[in-house]
Amino acid sequence: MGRAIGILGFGTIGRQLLTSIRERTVSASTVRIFDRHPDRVESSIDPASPANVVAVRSFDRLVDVDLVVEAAGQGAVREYAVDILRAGCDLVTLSVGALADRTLREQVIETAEQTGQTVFVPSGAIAGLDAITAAGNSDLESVSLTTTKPPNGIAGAPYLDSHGIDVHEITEPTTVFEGSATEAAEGFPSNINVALALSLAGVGPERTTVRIVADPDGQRNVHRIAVSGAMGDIETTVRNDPSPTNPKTSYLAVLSAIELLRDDRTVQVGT
Ligand SMILES: NC(=O)C1=CN([C@@H]2O[C@H](COP(=O)(O)OP(=O)(O)OC[C@H]3O[C@@H](n4cnc5c(N)ncnc54)[C@H](OP(=O)(O)O)[C@@H]3O)[C@@H](O)[C@H]2O)C=CC1
Ligand SMILES: O=C([O-])CC(=O)C(=O)O
Repeated sequence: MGRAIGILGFGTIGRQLLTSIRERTVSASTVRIFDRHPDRVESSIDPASPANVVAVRSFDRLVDVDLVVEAAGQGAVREYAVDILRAGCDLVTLSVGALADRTLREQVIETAEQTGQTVFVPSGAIAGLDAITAAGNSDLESVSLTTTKPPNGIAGAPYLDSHGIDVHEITEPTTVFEGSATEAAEGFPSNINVALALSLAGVGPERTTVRIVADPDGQRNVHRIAVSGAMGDIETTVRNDPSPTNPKTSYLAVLSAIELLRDDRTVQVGT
């Protein structure tokens, strides 16, 4: 039967989630879908589709569910995350970089505590959050992320525009950003949400260091994580194929959201 699931944002991730629900990889009793382009949703739900898939035209009609998956953007997290929790829904957030804003982060956590709801942050396009979270039970000294993307994977980011960097003019692998996870998530809102996910698993957004490299010859979104602490060292590298419909979004991020929503596992593997 499954839970009633709301999908906020019907792009690359939202559409794949609906496919997984239709194919019954993810079970859901009802699906309600809201995007700021309602026509995109309505034209994808053919009249023959089961009546339990509903395109809604307002946020208020979305939250009549158990859990909302946000796959829209950081603006949607700012606009809706607290209201989703207040409406009694759990929240899965892909655009977790919005929580770089300390005030919003604290508001979301406090609201979840008050309402008894859970905020889920998927591993998304990176690997190792299980081990890093476990390592955090002892002392962590440093957590860093180096992300290498083809120019199409980062073009249009506000940080690049404000620094006059045209990634399409780059001719060799070039570091275009170095700073904290907070600065990375704010400067690259559609490209490096993983930095905030990593920081929440480890030492927090201010102490997590991030480097972003544009590689004109690269085809993949590569995320390298290095962690040191009382347990020793952790290093992970994921070389992601981009999603066919959005070069900024790695296919693994889609699969991660699907896995987080599966509730049919009798044996739970990983921390
Ligand atoms: N944590 C992780 O590992 C990863 C996170 N992400 C993040 O996940 C999010 C979704 O990714 P993806 O599916 O590829 O994105 P897409 O751009 O393909 O789809 C997002 C959809 O949501 C719509 N939308 C945007 N803002 C709102 C809003 N305020 N209210 C309602 N609908 C809205 C968009 O409309 P419009 O086209 O007008 O913007 C679009 O239709 C992005 O923020 C992305 O950065 C992606 C990959 C990895
Ligand atoms: O999909 C990826 O490689 C990472 C990404 O876009 C994000 O974290 O926002």
